[in-house]
Amino acid sequence: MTSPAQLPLIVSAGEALTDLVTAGENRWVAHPGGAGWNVARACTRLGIPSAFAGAVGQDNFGDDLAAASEAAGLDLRFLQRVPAPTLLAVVYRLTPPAYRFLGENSADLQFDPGRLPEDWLGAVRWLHVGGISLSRWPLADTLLGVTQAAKAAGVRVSFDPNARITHRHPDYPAVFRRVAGLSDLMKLSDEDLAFFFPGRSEEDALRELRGMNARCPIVITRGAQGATLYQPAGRADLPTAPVTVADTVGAGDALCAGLLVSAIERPEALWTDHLRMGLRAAAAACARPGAYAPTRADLEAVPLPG
Ligand SMILES: OC[C@H]1O[C@](O)(CO)[C@@H](O)[C@@H]1O
Repeated sequence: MTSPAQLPLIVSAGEALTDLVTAGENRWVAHPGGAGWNVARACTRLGIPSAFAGAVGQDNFGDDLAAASEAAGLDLRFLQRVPAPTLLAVVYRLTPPAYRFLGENSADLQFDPGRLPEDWLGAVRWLHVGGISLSRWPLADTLLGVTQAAKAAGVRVSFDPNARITHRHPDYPAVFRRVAGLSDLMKLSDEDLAFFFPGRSEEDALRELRGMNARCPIVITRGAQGATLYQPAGRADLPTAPVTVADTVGAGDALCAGLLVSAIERPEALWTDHLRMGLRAAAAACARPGAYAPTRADLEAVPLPG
């Protein structure tokens, strides 16, 4: 039984999966991953008790993800095991990486919020949501319901669409709008902007996002070029931290974790300060292969951006 002091302050909902990362010479390396899972693990490793809410299979991939969750210190009551195959991703090490998902009738789709601990919202300060899960049915509707419930309970919502998909479900844009409307923090990559607002300028895309949510801080990430923070009061461009990149898998997830951890630890600080921590976390994640979840020590080894 988890003691109240250890109840998660951050719950990240979405996909946990195994990333099969190409390694050359006919080799593949399996890494635990999935946007939602990566964020939960990174938050925990950075010192904030967190949980991943989602489902994996009762197969070897699911066993590995459960073991990695336990090793990272995640609250395991939120990880569901169901009799369906664990979602897999083939990750092509390109710049940026390309993803193909093996997810027909996979376990993640069966996530059931009814099986979460009764008091799951007890201590939660932030719900992080997003990933390819919001483009997959019935999971997208399930996650929208979880987001609405969290919001109604006074929990803040962080949203990273992480749209690594090649086809669009007809209801995806509507879910995007509704989650965006509930958000207290949004992070989109420049690839997400191109996906959701094809052929539009960043200014136009921002105007549309502001139409969905007038006030929330919006972070746009630009890979090696750093990130921009948009707030109603103006914009701030921050550079990335210089590191030798192994691959960029999970960099955005680490950035979200850095933002959330900083927001919880220093509620009085500015979003630009939170973004600085996010950028350091992203740089530390890039220095290792796969979706690496950095520790405090990793962050301290990264030079301060900006
Ligand atoms: O979740 C979709 C994909 O995105 C990542 O989280 C990286 O951001 C991978 O680990 C996963 O395959």
